[in-house]
Amino acid sequence: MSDYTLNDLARLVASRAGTSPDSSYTAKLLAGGPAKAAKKLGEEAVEAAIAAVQGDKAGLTAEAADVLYHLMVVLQAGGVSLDAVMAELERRTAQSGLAEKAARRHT
Ligand SMILES: N=c1c2ncn([C@@H]3O[C@H](COP(=O)(O)OP(=O)(O)OP(=O)(O)O)[C@@H](O)[C@H]3O)c2ncn1[C@@H]1O[C@H](COP(=O)(O)O)[C@@H](O)[C@H]1O
Repeated sequence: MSDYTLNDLARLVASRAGTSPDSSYTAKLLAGGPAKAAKKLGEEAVEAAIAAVQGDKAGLTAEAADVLYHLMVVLQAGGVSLDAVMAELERRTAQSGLAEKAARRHT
């Protein structure tokens, strides 16, 4: 299992904010603004979906990496932290856990 995490990627993307677009692809994307970054994320998501439908595992791996990278760029451009996203997922998990417990009580 890889030791590289989404937190590592988010930190890398954040470190490029405000640096020269000439020396960093991430800085170039961020300098282009949220709409341009979001367009790129949408394109990569479609490419990942196509690879999944085609059963192309190598393609899906590469496109999923692109999706995660471009999602981190969009979060950075939109001023939303990865931590906020994870907290939202944690809240949903806690909520579904409570719902499961309630359902068990009623059976
Ligand atoms: N994931 C990427 C990544 N994907 C693509 N690219 C660059 O973008 C170029 C074009 O990529 P695409 O395949 O998306 O091609 P394209 O859609 O035709 O090009 P554009 O429309 O985006 O211009 C590549 O040749 C790379 O230079 C990337 N550059 C950087 N990253 C990540 O960002 C990190 C920091 O990179 P820098 O910001 O460049 O320091 C890297 O360590 C990687 O983790």
